[in-house]
Order: sequence, then C-alpha cells, then structure tokens
Amino acid sequence: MSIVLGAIADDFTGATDLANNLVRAGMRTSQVIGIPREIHALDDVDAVVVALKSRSCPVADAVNDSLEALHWLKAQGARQIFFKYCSTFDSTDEGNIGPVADALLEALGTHQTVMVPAFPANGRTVYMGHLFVGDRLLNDSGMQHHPLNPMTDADLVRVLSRQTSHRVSLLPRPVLDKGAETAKTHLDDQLAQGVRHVICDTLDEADLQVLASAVAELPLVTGGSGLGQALPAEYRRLGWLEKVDNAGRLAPAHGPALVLSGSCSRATLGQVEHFLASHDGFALDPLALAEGNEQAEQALAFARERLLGPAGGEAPVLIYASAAPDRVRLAQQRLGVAAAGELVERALAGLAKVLVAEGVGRLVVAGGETSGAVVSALGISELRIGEQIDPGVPWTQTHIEGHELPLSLALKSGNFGGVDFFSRAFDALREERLS
Ligand SMILES: Nc1ncnc2c1ncn2[C@@H]1O[C@H](COP(=O)(O)OP(=O)(O)OP(=O)(O)O)[C@@H](O)[C@H]1O
Ligand SMILES: O=C(O)[C@@H](O)C(=O)CO
Repeated sequence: MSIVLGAIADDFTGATDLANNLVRAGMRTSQVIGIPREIHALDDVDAVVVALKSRSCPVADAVNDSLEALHWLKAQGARQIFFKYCSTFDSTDEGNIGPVADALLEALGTHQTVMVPAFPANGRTVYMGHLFVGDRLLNDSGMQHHPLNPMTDADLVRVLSRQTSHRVSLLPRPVLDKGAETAKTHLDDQLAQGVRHVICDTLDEADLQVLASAVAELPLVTGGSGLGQALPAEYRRLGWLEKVDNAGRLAPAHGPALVLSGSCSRATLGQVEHFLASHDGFALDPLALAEGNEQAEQALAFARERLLGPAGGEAPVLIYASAAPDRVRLAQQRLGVAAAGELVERALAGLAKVLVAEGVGRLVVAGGETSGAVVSALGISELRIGEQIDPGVPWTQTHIEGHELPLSLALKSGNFGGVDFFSRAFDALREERLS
C-alpha cells in the first residue's frame, strides 16, 4: 500500500507534533527517526513523518538530509510532501527553512509552495505575515532569547527573504476570507509573477481548513502542525484516504517515570517550577558538566535511588538543565553556544540510556534538540503515535532492543504544554486513559 502523506520534520518534537495532529485527524501515522536504512513494512500506515535533526545544523547538511528523506518518501508512494518546521519559524538568516524548501521544490520539479507555520490551538497565528505567540509578536514572545535561533523579527516575509534568493510574498487574511477558490487563484497569480514562497496568514482552525482545501494537491506544502490537522479531511474528499477509528491506540505503559528537560523555553521553565513544587528534581549546569563527570554521576545516583532502588516509588522525578535566560547566557559566554548545548544534550542523553536500560519505562523529554539527542542515544528508529496529552504532544511507544516491554515516550516541544504538563502526562498513563 502507498502512503498518502510523506513528511520531513526538522526536529524530533516537531515531527511528533505533526504526527499527533495527523493521528487526531484519523491518519494512521508512523514516525521514523532519521532516514530509514531498511525497508519498512508500511501496511496500514497512511502517513510517515521522517524526523530529522536539521533545524540548527549547517545548511548543506539540512539540505542533503531533507533530499534523502524526500527520495525515500517518494519511493513509498507519498502523494504529497510536507516540510514541517517550528510554529515559531525557528531559523537564522542562513536558513534552514528557505534553503531546504528551495531544494525540495527543485527536486520535485515544482515552482511554488506555501508557508503555514500557524498552530492556532497553541496560540501561534499569522496576520499580515506577522507571527504571533498568544498576544505577543514573535520577537517579544520569549523566542528572542532562544539559545540556538533567537527570533528577533516577526515579519515572516522579511525573515524568509533573508534565507532565499527567490521571491517571497503573502496570502493575506482578506483573500483567505473569500474561500479556497479565491486563495487558489491568488497562489496562481503569485506563481505567474515568479513568487516561489507564499507566507499564509492564519487566524483560526477555519482558516486552516480553507488553506488545506486550497493546497491539498500541491506537491509540497510547508509549515507547522496546524495544517497537518486540516489536510486529512481534504485527502478524504479527494478519495485518497479512508476513514479509520482508533488511529492512536497504544499498549499499556509500564515502569518507573522520568522527566529529562534541556529546554529553556518559557513554557518549560514554568513547567519545571510547577513540577518541583511537589516532586524531586536534580539541576544540571553546563559549567559544572564542563568540569568532568561528577555532576552527571550525581544525577544518575539521584534518579537510581528514587526510581530503581528498594525505596523507589511511583512518583516521577525530573533531571533538568533548563535555566533562565541570564544563566543560559552566562554558560554560553564562558563555553560557547554550541559547546554549552552539547554538554547538556550529552549528559541528558547519557542518563536516558543508562536509566532506560535499568528499567525506566515511562519517559518525558522536553526540548526538540534534547529529544533528538535522547532518541539517538536510545537507538530508537520508529515511534508509534498515540493519543494527545496536550496540543502538539502525544504519548508514543517504541521498542528498545533487548527489552520485552515497550518504552512509553513523550517528546515535548519547548513551548508546548500546560504548566502541570509533567505530572499530568503520567497521570493520564496511570488512568490508562491513553492505553
Ligand atoms: N543551562 C543551559 N545553558 C546553556 N544551554 C542550555 C542550557 N540548558 C539547555 N541548554 C541547551 O539549549 C538548547 C535547547 O534546545 P531544545 O531544542 O532542546 O529546547 P527548546 O528550544 O526549548 O525546544 P523546541 O526546539 O522544541 O522549541 C539545547 O541545545 C540544550 O542543550
Ligand atoms: O511547531 C512547533 O511549534 C513544534 O512542533 C516544534 O517544532 C517545536 O520544536
């Protein structure tokens, strides 16, 4: 059987976010980690999301990996390709959104795509090309302090124009408001004028549905997961997709519960604080990690005692490097941005590897880069997508080599989730609401 949608996501939590919305809209979805090296059995799967780690890597690597993913997805019969990036348009003047989108267009032999980062369910909307997070412009939302790609400009036409030599324009809300046919005509007019990338305004779910209807037959669409929620209904309308029940059913969860957080996003900082008010936690500091193994070993002993020892209990514990912008800046000034991030990612990934091997069976990871590091360390190649915990974050399940029982894993994007996300995620599993 051929898949309908093939998606290329530029980070791990972003991939899960998109997969979650596809499952919710009734597509049976598999997420694969990196470009699959072996042939996968894709029976009973409507969509595959390839999770890359291409958001913050050098442009040439992002382009090569994305093209390799494209070729694999086309070989699986994908009718439409979705390039998934962050709903906060995480990128720098070098890329990687513009260069990857250009390369995908060229490889597909097509000349235009849409850019739909909005995710209204999580407060990301676009008006007159300006991206809002809740009631703040992107550059005033906390994203201006992002450790790897500070977002200091909310005007996406301007942001993307710095990343591509091709023309960028806007599909404004007043046009969208007139419906899918008018939107399509607008895209065609722009194409005739040589516009390659069209940033799309989106205020709400209704706008997403109009957009989905206008773009369902384009070879390439790009954006956040909001569009992914709206497309499956269009695929059904086109006769490409059948309706299925229970697209997100998982097996029961087992084992001790751990949260690892390397995200310094505003939402995660609130979640860490909230969790620590009623649970145990251990703070990592890149400056201490740079001194040697001692702090990582202390963190391991802390988790072992609470989760795996004779006194180990049901309560989840947290190990985190999440810190306020001034502390992040200090570490970055002393160590360098990349080195500080790598020290944290390596420490959290190493802890995940040991603790899962020793029995942790329920794991929440906060932060896209952090999730990428943890998933790689665990050698995970495929995730089955389950039910949603909060918008954009589902529980997933995977098999770890040598383990009889599956690992339940939730990969949380930095700015996603309610303030009580960490404890509520496990409550949901305990209640078997999600199993
Ligand atoms: N205390 C710290 N000092 C410096 N860097 C840190 C610190 N804590 C974490 N980091 C690094 O900051 C980066 C955070 O990126 P990550 O993608 O994991 O989170 P996020 O940006 O909040 O999530 P998302 O990409 O899902 O929005 C990681 O590279 C992490 O290692
Ligand atoms: O689109 C989003 O906001 C998320 O899926 C994400 O990519 C954050 O890393």
